[in-house]
Amino acid sequence: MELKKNAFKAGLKAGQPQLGLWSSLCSPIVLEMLSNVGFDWLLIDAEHSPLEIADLLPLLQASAAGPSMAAVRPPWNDKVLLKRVLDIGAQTVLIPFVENEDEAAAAVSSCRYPPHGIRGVAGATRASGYGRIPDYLHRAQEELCILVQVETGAALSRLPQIAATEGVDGVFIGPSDLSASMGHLGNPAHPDVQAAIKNAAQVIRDAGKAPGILATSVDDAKRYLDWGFGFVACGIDLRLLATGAATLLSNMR
Ligand SMILES: O=C(O)C(=O)C[C@H](O)[C@@H](O)CO
Repeated sequence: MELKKNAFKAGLKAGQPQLGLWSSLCSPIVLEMLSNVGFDWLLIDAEHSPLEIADLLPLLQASAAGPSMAAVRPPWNDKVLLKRVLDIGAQTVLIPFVENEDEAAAAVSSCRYPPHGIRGVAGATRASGYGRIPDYLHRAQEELCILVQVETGAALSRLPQIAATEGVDGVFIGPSDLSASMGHLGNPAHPDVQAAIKNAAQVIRDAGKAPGILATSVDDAKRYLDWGFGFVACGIDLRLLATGAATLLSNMR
């Protein structure tokens, strides 16, 4: 059995914009459906959802039904959580609340086996094809994509160092938390926040890494792509369902 190629990571490296969808619905049926819609990547959010580690198994299986690549956001930058998320088969991880280069380096280390990191070794995980990928331990990191999330003003001030951290493939800007940290809770559209986001994309690109972000409208997603963001989640499944249902009902009344 061969180590699975991470087409999302390859696309980022080739400079091809990766269009994604954020999934908060915690549903294998939804992810199975979405995986064939055609997005390059699907983000399974275990930070702001009730997902536990065991819940990720059917979600990752469902995501593999189509060509989209799955990414998992664990609840925290924690070596135990990351080990378990990787062992269950995530090849792309979006690691929240990385505040400086030490935390970025710790995140990378959590994802790599010794001597390059501290990831615990297990012989037969889902990630290693239950032990049937013979070179998994030595080659896993080639196909892992490590994305760190910058979401405060303090983290922005360390952005060049975070982005330059060896092993970090991309830096994701969290517009909601960043706007909160900048004194504009609930208003990522505030001009100061948007200016900070635009500048962040350039800083991340200057470090040779891919900038990423979450948008909740087509206009926002297109603007972020114009600003040079390399991976953009263009919407959230829960929100698409909620707004679609509300629109349907209002059209009927
Ligand atoms: O700060 C942000 O923005 C994010 O990290 C995304 C949020 O967690 C949320 O909008 C996902 O539903």
